[in-house]
Amino acid sequence: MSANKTHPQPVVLMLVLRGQGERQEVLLGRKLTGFGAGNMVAPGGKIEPGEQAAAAAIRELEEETGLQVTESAPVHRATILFRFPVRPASDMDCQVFLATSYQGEPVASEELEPRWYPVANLPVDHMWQDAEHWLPLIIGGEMFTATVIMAQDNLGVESVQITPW
Ligand SMILES: Nc1[nH]c(=O)nc2c1ncn2[C@H]1C[C@H](O)[C@@H](COP(=O)(O)OP(=O)(O)OP(=O)(O)O)O1
Repeated sequence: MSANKTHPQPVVLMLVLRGQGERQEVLLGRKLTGFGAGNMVAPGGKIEPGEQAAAAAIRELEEETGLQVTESAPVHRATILFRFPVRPASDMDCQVFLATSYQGEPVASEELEPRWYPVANLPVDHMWQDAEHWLPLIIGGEMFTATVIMAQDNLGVESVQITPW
């Protein structure tokens, strides 16, 4: 790890929802590059030095999917502390935002293949294994800090602890 790198790495995820009730959908996509490539994930990535977390979430959403949200649209819904005990350089502090209003239609980028998925049938089998523990809660309106301890293989989940705000 270089000396000027913040540890844990500050990152963001942006959950965009459309529709109501049983028809509600969330924008996810297969990550094509970098850490966790191959997994279905929400748009997101690293917070740049000096950048506000919400601004990073808006920027990453547009870079990865082309969708635009205005500054007032995203709500901070959760902080997730991802911890990799056998690979601590991968530890991340993740701020999760949720937006229900946006402009544009999702377009694939080099980083993500975005698609709308039914909230009632989330593709958790294709996501990081911890996602099933926290993603439905955030979509359901809960706000919390979660600590996710990954297993020795850096894929499985050792524990998930959720503290409501
Ligand atoms: N256990 C975990 N469960 C999960 O759902 N997402 C996780 C996770 N551990 C890390 N992440 C996410 C958070 C963050 O959005 C992403 C990694 O950040 P980046 O997308 O910035 O990584 P990259 O390697 O693609 O970075 P760049 O090379 O800068 O594009 O991985």
